[in-house]
Amino acid sequence: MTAQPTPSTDRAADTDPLALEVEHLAMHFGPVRAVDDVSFTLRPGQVLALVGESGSGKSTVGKCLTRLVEPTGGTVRVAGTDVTHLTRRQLRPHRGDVSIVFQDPAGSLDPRMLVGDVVGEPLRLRGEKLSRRDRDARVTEELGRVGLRAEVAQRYPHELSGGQRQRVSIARALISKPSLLIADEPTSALDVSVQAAVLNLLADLQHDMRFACLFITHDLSAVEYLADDVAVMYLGQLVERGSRRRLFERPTHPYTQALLAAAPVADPVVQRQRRPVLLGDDLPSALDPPSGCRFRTRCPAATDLCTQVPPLVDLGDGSAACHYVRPDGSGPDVRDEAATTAGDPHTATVPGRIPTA
Ligand SMILES: Nc1ncnc2c1ncn2[C@@H]1O[C@H](COP(=O)(O)OP(=O)(O)OP(=O)(O)O)[C@@H](O)[C@H]1O
Repeated sequence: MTAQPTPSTDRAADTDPLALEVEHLAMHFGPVRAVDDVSFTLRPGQVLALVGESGSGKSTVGKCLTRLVEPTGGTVRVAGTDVTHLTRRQLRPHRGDVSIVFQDPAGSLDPRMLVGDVVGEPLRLRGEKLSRRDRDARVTEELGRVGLRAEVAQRYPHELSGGQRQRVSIARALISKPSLLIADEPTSALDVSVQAAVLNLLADLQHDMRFACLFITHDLSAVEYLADDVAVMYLGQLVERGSRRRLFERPTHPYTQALLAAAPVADPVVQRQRRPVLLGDDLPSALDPPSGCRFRTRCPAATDLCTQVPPLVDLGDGSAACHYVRPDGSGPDVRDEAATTAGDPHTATVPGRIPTA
């Protein structure tokens, strides 16, 4: 792969440390290999969507980055600092550099604490010495930023609506001015009627505050709206990464093709033109993932070569882990496979095809 010329506007950013560098991250819960050798980076201010089926390990990646769970392997660097092995005490000055917003605000906010204390707590935890008055001013400012009135500080989380509670979680996550926000399905527990407002809010805040964001989601329409880049996870591993535009227009990895083709789209005309690709059986167990390419047991284009670990092919704007993808992004198109029935010409020409059952 030849080096691409760097656009002049990117030069300053290139000298900054990356917002996040994840190398060979692993999280094994005993025999369950929830995350297995995951590597990716995020530039300052970049939004990366992490997508994949339920159980693929997305939330576990998010939790490892915030040290909510201790990874069993690999390295995590935040703004150039290796935070993987810091003790709780050593982590303290870095607390607040990375914040997380969870799916369910009802479960993630302490019901016994007033909203003002919930939002202000990260300042205390990172050891900021603030007078009560200064802290209250910061809390009021943060509540205003997420569209809540100052009086909300005197209420308890259960007195608020779901959308308001998620705004409180966002205010709490952002009060420490993090360089990286992990947003783990931030709207999927909310009423459909408020999901768009919360997504709009996140997009506006990201635009104003320029934090990098790992946006974990099932909602591909939200990805199209918010993300710069998309990373696709399958059974504990990343299978493809690329710019949002390229990935939606030309998904390269067979799994990405299948995932995108299976997702409903809002536009009924586009939806009718879609060729459904059935992913078929459920995700194999993370207890005993297939050898080689983990997608091979469900991949219509798999051959016996796929029992070997696939190379990571550099696509210029990202990469894909597949034996049959070439650097220009060409390779199998499983959407064509699904469009035809038995006797499919493509599968018929693939030698040594592994049964997908
Ligand atoms: N604490 C734990 N102990 C044992 N296994 C776990 C634990 N947490 C997660 N897992 C397993 O790890 C795998 C990945 O789970 P994870 O929640 O990260 O997936 P996900 O892609 O975020 O799914 P979802 O979209 O449903 O949240 C699953 O097989 C899950 O059962």
